[in-house]
Amino acid sequence: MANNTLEIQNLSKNFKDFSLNNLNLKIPRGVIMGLIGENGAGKSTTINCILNEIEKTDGKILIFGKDHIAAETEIKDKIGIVFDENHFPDIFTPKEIGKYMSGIYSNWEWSTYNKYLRQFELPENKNIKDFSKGMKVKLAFSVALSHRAEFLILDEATSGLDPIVRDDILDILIDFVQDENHSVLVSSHITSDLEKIADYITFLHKGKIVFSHMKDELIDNYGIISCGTSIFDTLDKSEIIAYRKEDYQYKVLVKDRKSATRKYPEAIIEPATLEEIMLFYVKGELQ
Ligand SMILES: Nc1ncnc2c1ncn2[C@@H]1O[C@H](COP(=O)(O)OP(=O)(O)OP(=O)(O)O)[C@@H](O)[C@H]1O
Repeated sequence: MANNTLEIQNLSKNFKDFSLNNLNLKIPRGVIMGLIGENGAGKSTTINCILNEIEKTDGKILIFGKDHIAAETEIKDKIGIVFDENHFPDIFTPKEIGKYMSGIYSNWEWSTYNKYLRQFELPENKNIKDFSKGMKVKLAFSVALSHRAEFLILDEATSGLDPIVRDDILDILIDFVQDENHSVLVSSHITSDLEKIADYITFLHKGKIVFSHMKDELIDNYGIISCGTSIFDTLDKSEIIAYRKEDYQYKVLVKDRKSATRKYPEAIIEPATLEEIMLFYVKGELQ
């Protein structure tokens, strides 16, 4: 059995005005990987390449240790997918979707599916065309979780859900990876959700990976220095990742908060959230 659920080597995808550039990424078994990045950074393109929904230009993608195209049918049987827009045919009911999926997935479990329909309060005999956006997403989660998938791929899947259902989904994901053979790749703009559940964070920016780190390392080590010009001028520039100049002060993102605290005792240094880290990389002045 392969150690990594997903392994991406030198992935490139060229569109006319955008390129995914030489991506390398590994998702070990038992891990939740959060994928963050601004609109248009390439998150969906990466996921669509993984799922072979679009043809990659170059590189290699292995899922469960197998080539994602050569073993596509076998691989997809073990993947649960939820996108922000889920296109179940409108004329069907959840019950009919279940019948359809039971013919698609070799390990379809009616009992699990019905359990999720009840948990998410989805009426099994109502037409999907009369579902709200959130109900459609909940239906997609019910399907994704009901065929003994080993790998969940969620592309901006929770953004249309209310905070209570989102919290339920986060619990379900944490529970899912209690089985050490299971993994999750989840792209989201709700970075606070990823702070709660992700083991690793990969940050995509303009089609390139800026970093792929353990989340705890990011949260424990990164810091933001708030200081005036006099302290800013004394900072070791090689330690600065990016900075932003505000009205009366500088905000400076550094990788090693503890070292900065020792070196600049007179500066205010606080931990950085994922959202702040992203903002600094995208909008700050880079060193
Ligand atoms: N089929 C396509 N043809 C041409 N360009 C495309 C195609 N699909 C995506 N792109 C471009 O690729 C870039 C990355 O888009 P992508 O959807 O991967 O970003 P994203 O990180 O998922 O963004 P968002 O957070 O807004 O969903 C964008 O510039 C987009 O216009």
